[in-house]
Amino acid sequence: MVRTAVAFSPGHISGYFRRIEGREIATTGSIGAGVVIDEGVRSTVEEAGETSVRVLRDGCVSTGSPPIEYALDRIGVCARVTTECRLPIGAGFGLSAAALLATLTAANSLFDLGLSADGVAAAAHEAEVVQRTGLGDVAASLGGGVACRKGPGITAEVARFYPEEPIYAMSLGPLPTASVLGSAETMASISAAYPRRCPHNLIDFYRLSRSFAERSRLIAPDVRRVLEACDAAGVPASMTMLGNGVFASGAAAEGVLARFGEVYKLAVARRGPYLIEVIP
Ligand SMILES: Nc1ncnc2c1ncn2[C@@H]1O[C@H](COP(=O)(O)OP(=O)(O)O)[C@@H](O)[C@H]1O
Ligand SMILES: CC(C)(COP(=O)(O)O)[C@@H](O)C(=O)O
Repeated sequence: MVRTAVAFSPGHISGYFRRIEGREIATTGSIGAGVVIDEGVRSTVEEAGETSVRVLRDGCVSTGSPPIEYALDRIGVCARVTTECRLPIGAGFGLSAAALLATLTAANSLFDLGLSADGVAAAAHEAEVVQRTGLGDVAASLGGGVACRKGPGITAEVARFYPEEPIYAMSLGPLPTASVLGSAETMASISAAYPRRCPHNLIDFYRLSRSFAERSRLIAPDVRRVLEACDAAGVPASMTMLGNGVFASGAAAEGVLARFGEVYKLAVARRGPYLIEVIP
């Protein structure tokens, strides 16, 4: 019987962000605010002679994950990894960070690496920044709630509050994070659009996120049609960063979003990544 460890990490919908360039990777990342969600990634890690990754979603299987392969190599282990998620990948749900945190949490236990929670997070954050799959999702997803990151990296202050309301989200298709992070022009627009403060409550979070989305010029025409339908119904909503999708709250949110595609009903997460089991 091959030794196995299983762990889970929540995902994260970023509402607004600004890249912060540090002198090293640990102080490079983003400031901004987003909501940590109860849907994320479950990762099963088994001892193996060489690293392989299977990604399961919605009955489909794909292979390979550059951020996970990078991270496992950096901590010096080989493993057979299987990740599972229900939300669409590349759609702004922070699944790359969740996959990294879940996989590294499981690997740390399976291989008795003795990494602290911060050590696991630092390895995940490094992979995100180096692979251009994210900037602040790892820091946000270390805890739950609506998370406002006041500095880059995994040790900066994060202010959190925990709304009870569900978050409804839908995706009209992926927006490859690396394509945005790699564009100097787009990142300049994003920096100029940054709202410079933390949200006071959930409605304020939607207001700041929507203002950012409009000023960053990231809203595609089909996403705008969904946002305008939310506006007409008085539903607070904004664009999932970075994905061609919309997130919203309120009694009418699910019905309005359902007119445009599949709706995911999400709860605000109360905690970050955790180990589920180790099978000796
Ligand atoms: N569930 C997952 N399991 C394994 N790798 C993943 C997963 N989700 C994302 N990744 C890896 O991260 C890369 C970038 O994902 P990204 O566009 O950042 O997705 P998201 O917006 O959901 O974070 C993907 O191409 C894939 O290699
Ligand atoms: C918005 C983003 C830069 C990317 O988020 P995702 O596409 O979900 O990986 C995030 O990491 C952030 O810093 O807020």
